[in-house]
Amino acid sequence: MVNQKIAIQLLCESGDAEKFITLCENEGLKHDSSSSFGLIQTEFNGQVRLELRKLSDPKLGAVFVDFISGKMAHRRKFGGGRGEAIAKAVGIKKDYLPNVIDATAGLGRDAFVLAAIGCQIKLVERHPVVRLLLQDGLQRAYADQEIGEMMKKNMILLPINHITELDPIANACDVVYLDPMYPHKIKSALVKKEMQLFQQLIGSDADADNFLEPALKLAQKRVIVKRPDYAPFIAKKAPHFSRETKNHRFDVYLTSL
Ligand SMILES: C[S@@+](CC[C@H](N)C(=O)[O-])C[C@H]1O[C@@H](n2cnc3c(N)ncnc32)[C@H](O)[C@@H]1O
Repeated sequence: MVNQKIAIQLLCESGDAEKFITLCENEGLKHDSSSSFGLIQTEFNGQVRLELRKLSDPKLGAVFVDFISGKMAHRRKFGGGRGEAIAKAVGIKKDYLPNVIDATAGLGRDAFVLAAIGCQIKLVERHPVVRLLLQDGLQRAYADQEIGEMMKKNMILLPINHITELDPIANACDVVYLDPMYPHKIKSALVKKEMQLFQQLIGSDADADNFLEPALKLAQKRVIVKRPDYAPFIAKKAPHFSRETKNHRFDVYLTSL
């Protein structure tokens, strides 16, 4: 859990500055003009949105959450849908759409793939900057004419940091999804610039092995762990089976045997 205040430049280029600062402070951020990272409230295409930027390295671009247009919209409209490896890993069938807790929500991209298919997903994210970016993307998506209703029904960010804060009985779900940060191979030129920035801010989730047990307690059917293809099993525990993609594996731990 991130307990201490995170120092970052809080910059407002558009919208209500006071509200923005209060929002950030409530999430545990504090303005630090010497930080090389900035969380910026800005405007894009007539909408106010939050962006993370590395101010000392603008070439890295901005990280923001956009479920309405761009890559996520393209994937929703033209992606594999139920044929996607993640959909198969969580066990989606013709008449079965599991409800899922995404315990390491990040920017919500994997969760969105499942939500667009029709799964109901509760999101948990512990890093305050990431949580703010995600909440911002969700708010804009909720207000969208095309996907708003689906998003309000299927994707909700829980006001907690970690799934251990959830009572396993009251919050039982079919599937818990885990995708902790994993160190990239040194020569990974393929890591996109925006993700490099994300990784520099968050680092790797060195405590990831501890996530498996609470996830297994919560999930009625299965826990899915997304890993790079070169990474060992989480907590050194072999899954019941894995689904492989080009660069990743989805390790599947069944809980209802
Ligand atoms: C690789 S990213 C997830 C990316 C996400 N699957 C997506 O599609 O955007 C991992 C995220 O999990 C978060 N995280 C790591 N450990 C966590 C924990 N124990 N509880 C909540 N969030 C956690 C990190 O802060 C980071 O944002």
